[in-house]
Amino acid sequence: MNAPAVEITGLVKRYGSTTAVDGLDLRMERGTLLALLGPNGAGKTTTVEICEGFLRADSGEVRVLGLDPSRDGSALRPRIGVMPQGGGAYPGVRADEMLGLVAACAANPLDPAWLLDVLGLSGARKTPFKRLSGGQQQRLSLACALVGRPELLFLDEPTAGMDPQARRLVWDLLEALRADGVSVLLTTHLMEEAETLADTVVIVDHGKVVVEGSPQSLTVEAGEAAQLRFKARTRLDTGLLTAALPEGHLVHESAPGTYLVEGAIDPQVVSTVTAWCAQQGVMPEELQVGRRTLEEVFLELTGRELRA
Ligand SMILES: Nc1ncnc2c1ncn2[C@@H]1O[C@H](COP(=O)(O)OP(=O)(O)OP(=O)(O)O)[C@@H](O)[C@H]1O
Repeated sequence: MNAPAVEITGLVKRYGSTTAVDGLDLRMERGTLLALLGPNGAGKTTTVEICEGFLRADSGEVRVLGLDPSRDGSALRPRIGVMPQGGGAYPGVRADEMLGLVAACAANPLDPAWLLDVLGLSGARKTPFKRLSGGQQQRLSLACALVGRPELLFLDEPTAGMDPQARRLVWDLLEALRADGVSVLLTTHLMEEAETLADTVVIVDHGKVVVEGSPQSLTVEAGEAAQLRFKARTRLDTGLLTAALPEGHLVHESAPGTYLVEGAIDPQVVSTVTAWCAQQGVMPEELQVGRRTLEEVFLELTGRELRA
């Protein structure tokens, strides 16, 4: 039987007096996409770098494709692809040279010219790394992680700094890779990225797993205590709306321009909310019942915002 893509038990990593990872457990099955989500400094990069074999754990067990990254690095490296945070390349190297160099180290690489094309970099293939835009550097870095046909990809904030079009292109590529059976572990600050791509979301805070599950299971409200949310202009008089609703309902502005109505949500409550908005000349946009965002899940569990 195949070992899991990644299995971590009781991982601890300290930098001096800072405990970056504090007893983290995680299991990721093969052929799945797992998103590590958490605020700045939560320990995501440290965890990923230990899995990649770049850092050593202080304690705990880490197995990647059944191997110990600190001991079995030479067996593991050809089987994984790594995209570090912020890329990383010689400033003067041209895009096609860079990818060609990485491809030359792989036993059975993908065609670098094809990969540059897929990632929308054909026009920039002769451009030195330092003159590529941030988003292009990120895409080149992703191409380098992919060119060796890895079984498992580690991507540290793969779409940070990309415009929405490039981000969509990368998401499509990651979905295609997953459909091909490649396992992907990525870190992200973007809720939408995690919700769109991930089979499993693992929310990390202070070096520990706070909660994990599918985006669906984490964001769907349990039981009847559902929630209605909508967006509108900021600073609506939530006291007035609360007063218009049956007793036991509470309305608050959870973030500027985002409103939550808590309490049992039935068709009458939805109708009262929209009628009240109509009276105020307010358009309730993105009105949803029964789903929280990952941001709200985090807030509920830790009392803090996910985005620092
Ligand atoms: N080389 C280092 N030396 C000292 N402290 C470090 C080092 N690398 C990370 N840390 C600290 O360890 C903690 C975890 O950092 P890490 O980079 O793993 O978090 P992260 O979740 O990836 O954050 P971000 O989202 O900002 O990348 C932070 O408090 C950070 O300041």
